[in-house]
Amino acid sequence: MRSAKDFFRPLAVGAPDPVREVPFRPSRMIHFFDPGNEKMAAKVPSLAPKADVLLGNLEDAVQADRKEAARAGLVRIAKATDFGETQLWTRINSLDSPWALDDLLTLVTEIGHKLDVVMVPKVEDAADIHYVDRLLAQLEAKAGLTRPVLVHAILETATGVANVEEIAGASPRMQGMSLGPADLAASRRMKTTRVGGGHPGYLVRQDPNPEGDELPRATYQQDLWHYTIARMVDACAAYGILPYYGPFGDIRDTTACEDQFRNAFLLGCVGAWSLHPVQIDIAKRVFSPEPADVAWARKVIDAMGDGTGAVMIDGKMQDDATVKQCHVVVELAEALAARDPELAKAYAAAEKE
Ligand SMILES: CC(C)(COP(=O)(O)OP(=O)(O)OC[C@H]1O[C@@H](n2cnc3c(N)ncnc32)[C@H](O)[C@@H]1OP(=O)(O)O)[C@@H](O)C(=O)NCCC(=O)NCCSC(=O)C[C@H](O)C(=O)O
Ligand SMILES: [Mg+2]
Repeated sequence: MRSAKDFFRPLAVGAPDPVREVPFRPSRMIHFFDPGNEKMAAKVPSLAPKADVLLGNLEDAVQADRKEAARAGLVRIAKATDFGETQLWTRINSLDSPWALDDLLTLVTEIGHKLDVVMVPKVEDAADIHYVDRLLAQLEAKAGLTRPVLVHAILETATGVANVEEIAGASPRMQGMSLGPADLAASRRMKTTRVGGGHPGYLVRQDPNPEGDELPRATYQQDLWHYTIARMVDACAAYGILPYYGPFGDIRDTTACEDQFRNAFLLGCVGAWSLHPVQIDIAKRVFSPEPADVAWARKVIDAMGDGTGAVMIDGKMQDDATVKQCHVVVELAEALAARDPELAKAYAAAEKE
């Protein structure tokens, strides 16, 4: 482990200085596409203005005999596309696969200047991040890059969850972390075959009626992912990096997808993955604070003056802590509105109501 003094020193001669803070750029949805799939690749230019992040996926969902084609496709697409304000990420193959090394060698040297973040799957501990960190520094130096490529870890093994804090703090390159519910379920031997979302079997049931009659007992479905998302959010907040919910596999169930995304948003996540174009707008809606909530937060901040003491607004107590909650909402809204004119208009209109 590097000492505190060395933490921000480049790991290779000629590599760019690491960032001291994760730059905030909208990333409400990380939209996955297979760069070797011609139909999906053809959609990239039209998706770029709609998505906050486009991610060329090289790992799971890309067949083993299509890995090289996907990697070459991503190089081609990155060179040919003007992404504007939209970020370009990639998910490389897992570090124990035969492809991960060539993924990094090719992508950083060929398109490193266009690549914002490398998502690393199945991260187990800080050592996995240290390996990628040093290799990226060497490749950045070789490619003459002037800004570092950041790293995003997927939390999708039981060991990874056990080591979540050390992963979050492993490198100044760490941009954030996503929950990978499918691999995590398999790793934990959970008995669900779904990709994220709830399960009707995971519930609590109302007590039996003391009268002993046969009245039906209400059941309440519980959230399988609450514990892990909350742990991930805490680790990310503690180390100043960004937490994300991962995939929701039931593409047609847009309602449940929205629910899953909203639970993640309310718990502190800044975005989620979209696997199909239909999920882009869901994520954009959910991960942008509601205009009414932003107007309320502004009202509280205005009423609280220097931010200390306690006041009543519309029957609700406000104090030093609630004003901080309101700043979280307003700061996110302002950062998103700066890049999203429609959202800026909606926030301005709510202010006038
Ligand atoms: C899920 C899909 C296989 C569905 O594809 P398809 O059956 O083709 O859907 P549609 O017919 O509705 O598609 C309509 C058109 O849109 C294009 N399309 C579909 N998806 C995308 C996309 N993601 N990006 C761009 N374009 C897309 C189709 O080609 C159709 O085009 P056209 O015929 O010209 O109109 C498919 O959506 C898909 O493969 N999605 C990505 C899946 C993926 O990336 N999976 C990996 C991430 S999840 C994961 O890895 C688990 C995680 O790690 C964990 O452990 O939890
Ligand atoms: Mg996975």
